Amino acid sequence: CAKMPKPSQDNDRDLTFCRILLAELEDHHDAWPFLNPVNIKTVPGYRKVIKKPMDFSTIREKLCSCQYQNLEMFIIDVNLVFDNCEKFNEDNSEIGRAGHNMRKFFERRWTELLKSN
Ligand SMILES: Oc1ccc2c(c1)N[C@H](O)CC2
Repeated sequence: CAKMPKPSQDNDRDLTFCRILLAELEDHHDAWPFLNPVNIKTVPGYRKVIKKPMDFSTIREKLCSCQYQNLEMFIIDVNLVFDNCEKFNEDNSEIGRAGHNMRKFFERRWTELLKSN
């Protein structure tokens, strides 16, 4: 049959999960490197190396302006934050370790949230 639009309760659930997850990411002790966009004018190499910059404040703006179709699109942007971090930072550095910690936290939390449903 014709592809039916997702029932609104699924969209509501996804939106609630994005709000919960983003709030927890923003409040995390190791969130500081990821809260705001990297200043590509002052960080040598960043503009050339990182093709798609992303940060939690940009994700917050996108979430608040209905730019995420679903939970999957939100997770893609969060993972982009951590992938950019791995690309630009040594694993054995303050920011590198923060990125690995945050990714582990995020993976565990969205898995827990989805299991709860
Ligand atoms: O030493 C530095 C100085 C600036 C930054 C980083 C490391 N890593 C961030 O990913 C991007 C900004």
